[in-house]
Amino acid sequence: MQSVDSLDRFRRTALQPEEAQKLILERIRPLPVERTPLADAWGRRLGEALVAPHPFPPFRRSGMDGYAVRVADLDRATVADPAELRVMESLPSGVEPQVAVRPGQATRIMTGGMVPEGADAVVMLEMTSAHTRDGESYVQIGKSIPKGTNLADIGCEIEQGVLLLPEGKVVGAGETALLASCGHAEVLVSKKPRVAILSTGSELLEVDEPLAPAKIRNSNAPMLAALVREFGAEPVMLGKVPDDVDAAQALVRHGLQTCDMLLTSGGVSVGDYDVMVDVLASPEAELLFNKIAMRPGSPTSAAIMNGKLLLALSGNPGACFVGFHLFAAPALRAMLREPVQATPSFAAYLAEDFLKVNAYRRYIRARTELRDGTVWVTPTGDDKSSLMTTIVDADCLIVIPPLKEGLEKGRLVTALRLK
Ligand SMILES: Nc1nc2c(c(=O)[nH]1)N[C@H]1C(S)=C(S)[C@@H](COP(=O)(O)OP(=O)(O)OC[C@H]3O[C@@H](n4cnc5c(N)ncnc54)[C@H](O)[C@@H]3O)O[C@H]1N2
Ligand code: MOO
Ligand SMILES: [Mg+2]
Repeated sequence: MQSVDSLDRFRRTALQPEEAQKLILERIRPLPVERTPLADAWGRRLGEALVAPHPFPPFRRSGMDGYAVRVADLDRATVADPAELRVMESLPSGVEPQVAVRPGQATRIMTGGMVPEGADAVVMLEMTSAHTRDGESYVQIGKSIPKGTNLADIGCEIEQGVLLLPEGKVVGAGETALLASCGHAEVLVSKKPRVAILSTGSELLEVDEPLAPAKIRNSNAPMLAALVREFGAEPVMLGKVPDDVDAAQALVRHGLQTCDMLLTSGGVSVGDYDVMVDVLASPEAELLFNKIAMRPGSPTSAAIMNGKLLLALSGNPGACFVGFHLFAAPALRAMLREPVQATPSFAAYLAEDFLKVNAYRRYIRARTELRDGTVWVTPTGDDKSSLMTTIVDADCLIVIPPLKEGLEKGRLVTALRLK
């Protein structure tokens, strides 16, 4: 493959981050839905509205261990003159009653048991005393109770046919419980985007390799895989390529044939061996952008290849992290049919002076704290794009506009929420 003329590498037009996000989102389509076992639906968005196929509880259910009774039998009961009822059967949970409760009778029942016909309340065990006489069981109750006490009627929680969960609802713990109780063993959910991850750089070692002169271990690929998972997608590791355009091109093609999106790291700047620049300049690639007016990650680039998004993130770990959140995350949200693609933002007070000035907007890795009911954001350390220690604990990005002077502690700033 022909290398891009070295002068062309410098001819880049910087877009504002919002313009770049818009160019990406214009090209992303939601992925189809798929039927999946409920056990795999956690965290995913429902692709269908689901109704209750039966009422819940599906039978009149006891809320206490005790006796199913007819309240009319207890009308005149007092501690001094308790009502005495004959116990017809003892029902463990999960067993259907064999006899109805008639006047003067009761059935021993457990929490979750099916209340027999005729009974209209359950008296808790602690309010009763039992005895046997002539081989028959009796229970004495010294207090009257209202109808319906400790008895959950059929459908009192969920009526048959009601909307259980709307389309688009994210399946969390409560949703899983509802779906399980209604027998929805399989549900339609949005397909998980398969995101290919490729690292470029002849300096890269695998995580399990010992250090060697001039080499570092590949930390971007595992970081990106973790981020991809955090956003409900599935990482597909393509490994790493040395700074060789043909090798990179081959893996890029493979990634975009087999996955829904490709993230690469490294090789996007103006270095002699920045191979992604050449890949993005190839006729197969429809370049969306190759420079953004921001720090870190100004050389972050993107193209459409084989109808899919190739997002070429900077090799610098801090820039790679920020680039993922600004450009990959919205694309994933769109693929997953999330109604809002933009990263949520909030206002907070800056907890430390930030005195660097820059012609570009900066996104500072930071952590959020609540102090006496107000939200403060503290940079996790130096915001240099080469640093990864400042990604640890970062739960937001402080947005610092291009200003002629720095910002002082206590200023109200905008931050993007990452987690
Ligand atoms: N003359 C110029 N040099 C640079 C410019 C510029 O405008 N003019 N831009 C700088 C900026 S800003 C950034 S950001 C970086 C972008 O670099 P690349 O995206 O081309 O990435 P590489 O050159 O491949 O690597 C940069 C840095 O990151 C390390 N790296 C790469 N991959 C990984 C990985 N998978 N895991 C961990 N670390 C990785 C790599 O070893 C380098 O140290 O360019 C500036 N230069
Ligand atoms: O754009 Mo680079 O990430 O500032 O160092
Ligand atoms: Mg480079």
